[in-house]
Amino acid sequence: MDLCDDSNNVQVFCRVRPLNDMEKHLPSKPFIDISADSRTITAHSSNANEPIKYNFDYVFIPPTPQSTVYEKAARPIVESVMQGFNGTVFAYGQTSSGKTYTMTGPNSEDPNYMGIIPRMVTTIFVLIENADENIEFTVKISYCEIYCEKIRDLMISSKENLKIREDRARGVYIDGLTEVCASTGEEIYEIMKLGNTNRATASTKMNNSSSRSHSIFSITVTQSTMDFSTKVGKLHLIDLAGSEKVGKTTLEGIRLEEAKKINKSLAALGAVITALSEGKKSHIPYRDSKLTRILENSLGGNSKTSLIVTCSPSHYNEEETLSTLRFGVRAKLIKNKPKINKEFTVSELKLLLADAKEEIKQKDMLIKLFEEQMETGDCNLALTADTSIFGDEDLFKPEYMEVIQELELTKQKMLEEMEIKRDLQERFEQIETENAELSAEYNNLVKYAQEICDEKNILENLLRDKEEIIDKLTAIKDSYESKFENFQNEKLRLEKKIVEKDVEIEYLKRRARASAIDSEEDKKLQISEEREKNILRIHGDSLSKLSMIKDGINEEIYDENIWKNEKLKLVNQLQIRIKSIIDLEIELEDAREVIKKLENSKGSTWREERKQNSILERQLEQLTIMYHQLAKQQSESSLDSSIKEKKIHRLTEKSKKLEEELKSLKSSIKEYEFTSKALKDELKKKPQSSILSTMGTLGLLLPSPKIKKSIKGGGNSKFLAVFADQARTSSAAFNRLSLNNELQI
Ligand SMILES: Nc1ncnc2c1ncn2[C@@H]1O[C@H](COP(=O)(O)OP(=O)(O)OP(=O)(O)O)[C@@H](O)[C@H]1O
Repeated sequence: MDLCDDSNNVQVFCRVRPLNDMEKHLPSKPFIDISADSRTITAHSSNANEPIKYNFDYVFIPPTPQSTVYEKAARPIVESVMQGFNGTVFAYGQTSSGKTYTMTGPNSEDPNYMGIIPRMVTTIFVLIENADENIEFTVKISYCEIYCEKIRDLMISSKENLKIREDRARGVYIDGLTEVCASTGEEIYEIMKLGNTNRATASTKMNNSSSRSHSIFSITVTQSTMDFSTKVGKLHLIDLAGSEKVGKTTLEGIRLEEAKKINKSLAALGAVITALSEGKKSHIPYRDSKLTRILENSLGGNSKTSLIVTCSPSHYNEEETLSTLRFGVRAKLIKNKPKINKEFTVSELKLLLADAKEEIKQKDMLIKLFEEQMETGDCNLALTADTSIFGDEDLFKPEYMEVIQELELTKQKMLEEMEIKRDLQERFEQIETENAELSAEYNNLVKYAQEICDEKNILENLLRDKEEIIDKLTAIKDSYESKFENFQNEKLRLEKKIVEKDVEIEYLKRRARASAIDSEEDKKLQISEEREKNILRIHGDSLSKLSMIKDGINEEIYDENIWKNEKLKLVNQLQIRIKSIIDLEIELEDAREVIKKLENSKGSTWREERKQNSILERQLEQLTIMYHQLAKQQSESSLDSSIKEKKIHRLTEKSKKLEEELKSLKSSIKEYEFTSKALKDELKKKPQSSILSTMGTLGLLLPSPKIKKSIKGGGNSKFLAVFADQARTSSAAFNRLSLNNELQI
């Protein structure tokens, strides 16, 4: 077997269709060239600076007949199927690029125009006819389409939305899909016709008869021999929906959704092909769409596969054609692993079993050897060791080549696994170290957590105690606050009281002062009145009573002295009381100080406050009592004093008036004596008339305008009345003036 043989790769062919009527009328010419050997397409893209080359297994250009395409692209596949291989032929390209033309043909009954599928059917039955007559063939047909990600049975169109399943015996299959046996080509053509009429088609702007679904026509050929060996070849013939861009078709609504889903399955197909072409083995996204799921074996699996990419040569479809060519080139890189699906006879199975046992034995030995080498770490001898178990001749046998190849792969794998194991060992050791560290850390943490728990419990207890204390303190604080509030109220009350007392004291002081003034005035008034009365009395009496008056005055003066003494005493008493008031004020001031201090010492304990408060209250009470007593005394003494002062005042006034009157009388007497003397002298010198005139001149005989009332009595009395009246008037005027002056002062 040639290991470099690319016959297992997907065979990719390109078929370029002729220009259609529309494209022929475009001014531009085809943008692709085909190489002479028909293997390379050179695209002169308007978007690329240089021509791009795309290599294929073969490129068909118009007017390549249908038969040529079939012979090159499909016949080898159908022949493989007849040998028991799986085979797939599928066409990929944009809408109207010629997929259906290639796969089915414009006329499936015309030998010139029939496409690949009818030709394959024909070939199958020709080969069956030509086969050994001991071989029994069974041909089964199924026909379905994938439309908008739903599988529909094209033979029984009511079967919709079929599910894809997979098992070891059948591989990937469509569950419930109708399979019919056909014994002639005609029967198959009839089935195809029926399927085609059921096939969903939809109009697009680009092609009214364009198919919007992927159709899958499957033929299963089973060969059974007389010795009960069987070979099963499955052939999938797939006509994909158009791969054009959605935008270009200007589809709307349901058609747009349809196009998107078609694009989705084609995108999934592209992704699978890309993954396979890049040699990825791990994850091939077969399950991303129904199409790729069904094509799982055909792409990268147990199948011989031909892909025919169809394209237009027109510049108008340049973008789609380039995309199709790229798709084909990628698919060409996919390697398949086709093998004959054979069921062996009993004797063949026995032989195979013996071979298998031997192979297992050898592989067991090899595995043991590898295991030993893995343990010692020496793997370089593995290949030589394993190949040494075969004889030289054996080495060239194809089946042993496969074994050697497998062994090589196994060795490679084991080396890789050893490497992984070493890494894992290192990692394991590292993890163990980390684990030990973490364990120690964990133990520390557990210990620490325990300590924290203990601490937490202690703290919780403390917290509980503190909470109790706080509760108690809060209660005490509340009571203090209420007491303090009471104290404040009490303090305010006392302050108010003090203020009231201040006012009262001030008032009393003012009253005392005023009463002192009043008593002076009253005394003056009284004295004045008394003096007036005395003057009147004196004036009312005769001069003979003057001596008595003098005596009275003397007595009064004596009384005045007594009253003066009394007054002094009262003043002293008043001063003492004022001093008491001042002392009281000082005490009040002290009390204020105490209050101030109390205010300042708010921070001191409540008991001290209470004590001070009670002391203060007691002091205040005493002060208040004292104050009341003093106030009472004061008021009493003030009353007494005012009465006495009034008396003194009156007496003083009286005495003053009497003094003045006495002075006035003395001066009047002097004047009278002088006038009388002058008159006596005049009388002695002048006659009576002139005496009267002189008296008139002197104002002694004519009534004065100031005289308001007459005075009864004799001439002397008249003269004296005038004189007394003048004196009284001047005295009253003096008194008024002196009172006014005092008030002004
Ligand atoms: N190689 C060819 N030679 C002559 N005519 C062709 C060729 N290929 C395609 N045509 C014509 O082009 C038109 C479109 O071809 P076809 O229906 O096969 O396209 P399609 O790719 O299957 O389109 P869809 O994706 O819509 O199914 C048809 O009229 C067909 O006869």
